[in-house]
Amino acid sequence: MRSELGTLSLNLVRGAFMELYLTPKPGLVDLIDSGSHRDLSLQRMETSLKIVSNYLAEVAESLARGEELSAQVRLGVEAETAMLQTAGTNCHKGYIFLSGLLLAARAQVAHRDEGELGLAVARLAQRFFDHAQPEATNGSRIRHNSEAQGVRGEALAGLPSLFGAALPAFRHELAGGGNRGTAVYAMLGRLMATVEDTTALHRCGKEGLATVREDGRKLELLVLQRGDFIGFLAERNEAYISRNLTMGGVADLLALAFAWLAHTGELQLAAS
Ligand SMILES: CC(C)(COP(=O)(O)OP(=O)(O)OC[C@H]1O[C@@H](n2cnc3c(N)ncnc32)[C@H](O[C@H]2O[C@H](COP(=O)(O)OP(=O)(O)OP(=O)(O)O)[C@@H](O)[C@H]2O)[C@@H]1O)C(O)C(=O)NCCC(=O)NCCS
Ligand SMILES: Nc1ncnc2[nH]cnc12
Repeated sequence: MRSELGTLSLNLVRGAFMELYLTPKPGLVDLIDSGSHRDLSLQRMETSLKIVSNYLAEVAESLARGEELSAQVRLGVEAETAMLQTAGTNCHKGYIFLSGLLLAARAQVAHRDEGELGLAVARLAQRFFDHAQPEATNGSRIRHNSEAQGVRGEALAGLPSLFGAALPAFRHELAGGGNRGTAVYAMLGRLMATVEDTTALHRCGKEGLATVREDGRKLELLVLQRGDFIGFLAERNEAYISRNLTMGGVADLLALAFAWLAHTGELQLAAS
């Protein structure tokens, strides 16, 4: 029988595919177009996900052997390099980090308790950043020039966008009579409305992030009112492309949410 960590690593891959194929998503690569990413395509992202898949399987094995965090970090750095060399892109850079962290956190807690997991993520992130060498990344430039913390803040706070925003939005929509279709878009809306996305900031500054957040709130309202939220997202995709706006952080956190919901069984339809 597959171990809990092995199963979670497979669900983390599944979550990233579900995010990729969710259509439409403003500014992001989906089944219709590559949004504001001229250097990306669906095929490239699928190639990149093969690397992510190998990486997560290796992280699960490393954790099962009881290796230290430094071993998993090394695997993350190697996966980033392989992604650049093989797929010619950094499209899953954030996800390599976040998914590895969640897997490592799961190895530290006895049960699937989300509060405990968030605390374990925060502890591991603290250890990681205590030893990380400063890098000249888009995220570090934003952190230097503003108060936004991006993926670093998200990890250090124990993934509040996952446990405190996306998952409650999904569950609230289902509990209120919605279905998995509407619940997924309620989750996307919540993430757009709340994530401090350094990709949006890097591409279009504060106005860009404000647009993503406002659109997230509108999406949430449309889902609630059963309006044409698919039409709205398709229209916003055109607007984002015209501004070169995107939301890579939202994409990574959505993938993580899909992965966790697949892992808990909440994406499965009840047997009749
Ligand atoms: C700690 C690292 C992840 C480095 O982080 P840092 O912030 O310093 O570096 P960035 O290069 O900016 O990458 C961070 C990526 O995180 C995503 N992200 C952004 N905001 C958030 C957020 N609030 N919450 C969560 N995640 C967030 C985002 O990734 C997505 O967008 C990508 C495209 O972004 P960008 O590179 O800026 O792309 P372009 O606009 O196309 O750029 P240009 O071509 O114009 O330059 C896409 O990849 C999405 O995934 C940010 O990009 C770290 O890299 C690290 O130390 N990793 C190694 C160790 C490791 O992973 N170990 C395993 C853990 S156990
Ligand atoms: N669908 C997507 N489009 C662009 N960048 C991404 N990073 C993660 N998922 C993405």
